[in-house]
Amino acid sequence: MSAVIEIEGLRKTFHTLRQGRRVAVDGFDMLVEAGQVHGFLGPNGSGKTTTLRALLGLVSADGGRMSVLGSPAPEKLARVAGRVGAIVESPQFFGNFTGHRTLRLLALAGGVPTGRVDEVLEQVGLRDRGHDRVKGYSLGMRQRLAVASALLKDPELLILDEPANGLDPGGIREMRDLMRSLADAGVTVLVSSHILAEIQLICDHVTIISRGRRVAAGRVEEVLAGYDQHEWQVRVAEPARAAELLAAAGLSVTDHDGLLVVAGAEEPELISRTLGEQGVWVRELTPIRPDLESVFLELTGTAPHPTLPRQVGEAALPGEGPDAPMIDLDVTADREVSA
Ligand SMILES: Nc1ncnc2c1ncn2[C@@H]1O[C@H](COP(=O)(O)OP(=O)(O)OP(=O)(O)O)[C@@H](O)[C@H]1O
Repeated sequence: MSAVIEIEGLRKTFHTLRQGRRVAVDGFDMLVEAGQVHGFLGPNGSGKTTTLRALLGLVSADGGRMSVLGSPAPEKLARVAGRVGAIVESPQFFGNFTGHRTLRLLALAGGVPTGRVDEVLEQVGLRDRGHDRVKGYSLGMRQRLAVASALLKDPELLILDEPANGLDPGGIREMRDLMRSLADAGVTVLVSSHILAEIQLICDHVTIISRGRRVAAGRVEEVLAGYDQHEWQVRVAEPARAAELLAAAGLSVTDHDGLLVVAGAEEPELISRTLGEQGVWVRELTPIRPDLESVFLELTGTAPHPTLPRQVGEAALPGEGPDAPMIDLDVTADREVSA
């Protein structure tokens, strides 16, 4: 498979007036190959957005090597820009424009045939609402409109920073279905998130970042398998006796009010045979598989938690309106003084 995004040894330190020097990305590596739906996971402040911004030339890196679709990034990104769609800084939409008009203007500005507008509206599931004003859109619809804008040029690679952030479960499901359908259509997707269950559902590959460094990468199942403790949930009529028998067989057992958690058995037969031979019959024997959430917690030392919604903005005239940009640069207090 060919590399679509390659990052090696990326470094970025911010210097702010208030907080001084802050290392955001510290020798970070990432490889995204063609056809992957690749999750970019990390706790708040771990460096995800900075990495994506550096890749796209929105902030200058201090060191490292990056390429997108084989072109050195960000220096030669222009060569492949027509093949890449990215939503890293949230587009601000005019509420009085319809979704269709918004996309039409973006298509005209980007030299994209306007016939594409109906196609992308269809692709993101907004066809029936395309002629409604954006101010009547739900947050999820605005997120989808943002994705539609990134799809106008029919990109091979789509980069989305926290697309599900702030969405309700219905909106998250819609976003998930959308990403799946894009992947089915052959688009390589890189999606940053800390909604781990979502990443586990949509992504086939994952890179986990903590404190600016990569702490795990690979196929989701492989990353999870590395953390499989071979644990089983066992229900029996005589838990105390069963616990003794299993411990005598060299397994580690904890009793949770009569429900046993047994670790160390690679195969379930070891448990059922150990107990069955002594006349203790197993009523339930279920594997406990690690999920991305527990692996994330172990790797990053940080429990995942929902953050404040970072949203596609409310309609506003340039320079006014309530919306914070999707990326909070904290420019009022902590202006970056050197890159
Ligand atoms: N423009 C900036 N000026 C100063 N510090 C910054 C700037 N941008 C990011 N940082 C700092 O760099 C670190 C990494 O931030 P970054 O936004 O990349 O993390 P993140 O993983 O995207 O977090 P989140 O999930 O909260 O968006 C944080 O400590 C952040 O405060």
